[in-house]
Amino acid sequence: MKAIYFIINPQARNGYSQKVWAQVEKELCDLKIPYMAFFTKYRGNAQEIVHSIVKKSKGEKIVIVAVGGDGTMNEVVNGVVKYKNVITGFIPGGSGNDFSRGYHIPKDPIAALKLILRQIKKEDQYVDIGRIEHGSDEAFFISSMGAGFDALVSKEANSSRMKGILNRLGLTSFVYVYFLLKNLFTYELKTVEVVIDGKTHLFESTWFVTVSNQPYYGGGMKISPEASPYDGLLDVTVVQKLSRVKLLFVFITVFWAGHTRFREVKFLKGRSIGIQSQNPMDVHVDGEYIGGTPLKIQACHQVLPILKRGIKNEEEVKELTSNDCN
Ligand SMILES: Nc1ncnc2c1ncn2[C@@H]1O[C@H](COP(=O)(O)OP(=O)(O)OP(=O)(O)O)[C@@H](O)[C@H]1O
Repeated sequence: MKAIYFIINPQARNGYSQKVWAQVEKELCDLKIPYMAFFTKYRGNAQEIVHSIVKKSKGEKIVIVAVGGDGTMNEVVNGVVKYKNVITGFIPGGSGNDFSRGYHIPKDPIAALKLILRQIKKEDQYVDIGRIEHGSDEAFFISSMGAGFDALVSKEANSSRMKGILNRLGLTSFVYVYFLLKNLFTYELKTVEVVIDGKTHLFESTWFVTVSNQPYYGGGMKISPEASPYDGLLDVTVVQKLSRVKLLFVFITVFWAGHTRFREVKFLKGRSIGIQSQNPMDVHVDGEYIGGTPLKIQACHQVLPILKRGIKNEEEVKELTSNDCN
């Protein structure tokens, strides 16, 4: 059996992830499965832990499992992407858990662990990821990235003390609704240039642009219903020219993908995407704020082996060539 390492964010969902880990650890002990566990101490620490684990692995195939939310998974992905000998798993312990929704990971920690233990014995399943170049930095996302109003809301919500309090009360979504309403009437709409595979699209009065690798974001909103992490493509959603009140209405419909019926919501697909506007827009990557536009995004086809349920439709996986981002 490959060595299994767990990286746990004890702060995810305001400490709920510790309860998740306690259940997982008990199951591992009951099943007599050897493992090593590391707890993150601060933002960015999961990525550092990945590097130190891999250094000691001497090139042997290992499994690194993130226990937490989408931010923790994002950090682990950004750590493992440079190494060929790591397979990544996930046990949901966060607030939004869009990764597990999009990649069909069970919500129940024990079921998620059992899935990992079953899949370890099978052939590796590779998924696409997105690579962002902003300035001299690079960042990877596994679920989605967004520029504009949504990134501003997620930046303010994640840094507010209110998130912790509402998390404890099981009312996490309310913090996003609060910051959405707070910014709704003051947000300055932008003219945004989106270049997809060399073709320039100009969008006026734009609220936000998201680039998705799987359908879900923002804690269960089906922003990009057609997005697939197997097709070598990224799905672009642009929301523009909506009145402030209508934006609220459209926002609610995203939970059941009703927004696809509005002409103000545009859907495009591509492999290489550039986003820029005259005034920079805030940017999030898998729900974590990383800075502002301009930026370039590239789809990296089948570069990341992950432990998840089998793909429903194998034909979805198209063989593309020379699209490896490493
Ligand atoms: N020990 C720690 N103390 C404080 N923050 C941490 C710690 N470890 C990790 N973090 C940061 O906590 C943030 C939130 O983590 P994560 O996204 O996993 O949980 P969440 O916000 O509850 O879930 P979700 O993103 O699914 O809504 C991330 O930015 C992560 O880097």
